Amino acid sequence: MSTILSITDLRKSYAGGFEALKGVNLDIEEGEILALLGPNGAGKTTLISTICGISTASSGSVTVGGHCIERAYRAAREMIGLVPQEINLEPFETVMNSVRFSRGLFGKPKNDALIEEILKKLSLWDKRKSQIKELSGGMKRRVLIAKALSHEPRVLFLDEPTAGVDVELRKDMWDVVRELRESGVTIILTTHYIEEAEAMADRVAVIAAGEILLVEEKSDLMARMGKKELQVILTEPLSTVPQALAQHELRLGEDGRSLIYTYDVKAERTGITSLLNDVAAAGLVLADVSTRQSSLEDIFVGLVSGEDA
Ligand SMILES: Nc1ncnc2c1ncn2[C@@H]1O[C@H](COP(=O)(O)OP(=O)(O)OP(=O)(O)O)[C@@H](O)[C@H]1O
Repeated sequence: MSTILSITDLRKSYAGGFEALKGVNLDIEEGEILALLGPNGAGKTTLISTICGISTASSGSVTVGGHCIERAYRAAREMIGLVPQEINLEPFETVMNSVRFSRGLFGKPKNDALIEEILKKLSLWDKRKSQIKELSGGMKRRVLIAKALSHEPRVLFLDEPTAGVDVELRKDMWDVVRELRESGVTIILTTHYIEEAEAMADRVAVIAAGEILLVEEKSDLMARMGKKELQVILTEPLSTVPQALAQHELRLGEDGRSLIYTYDVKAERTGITSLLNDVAAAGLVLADVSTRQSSLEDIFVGLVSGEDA
């Protein structure tokens, strides 16, 4: 794979001196889906706006397809499609005309065959003559994507593509995004929904307080940091973990009614059998047991708060 977008030591301070980006380095590979995760105010929108040239960097550089966003703005910007968070469509315009208009803004020649292809891909072809105000929220979001694709960008930014969208529509949107990637578009999406990153991303980048904390293949991240927890629920509460179980490194649940054992699923011996034997030998009576896989969300919360998942 080759790098399509390269961000080097990017810094952005707003008027008043607030440093929203503190030296971001990130390379995006052609054809990947990268999810940019971060808490509110982490700098996600600032990063996207700076990459797209909407906001000017204080220092550092961004190149798209080898074009520098400052020195070769037009060439770099032409390679980018941006789907904003806010729905900013002209209510009385038709779907077809909205998308045609976006293409025109980039000075590209009229190409209705291409627009037809885009609208069909986004299941909007039947609605091409409808006015925007007649569309549902989910359709409007797809129109935003169609507009962003109209000038044939190689990289598509989706800023919170499914914010406020119901579960079913969110899943439709995930399918749309995956299909776009299949057609060769590189995708960078920001999201608050961890399951969205889990469902779609090839790589995950975590940003907090203007710094990238980690960029990693999603599967490696889950394998490296994902753990499993066994919860042993007791009939009687305990005030401390009994000495007889000290070797198992257990935590006591909040109400004292459960013992929590964390283990590596991939380990040859998980230690579960000997733990359960020792629990019985210690005279504790089990009410129930359950297991839980740590998710990308646990990993994310752990990273952002500076703890292990
Ligand atoms: N125009 C501005 N002037 C001053 N500070 C700003 C401006 N825009 C953003 N900020 C600050 O920069 C920081 C990063 O904001 P940004 O909008 O990039 O975060 P975000 O990760 O996109 O957050 P959210 O998830 O809430 O959309 C925040 O502390 C914000 O208050």
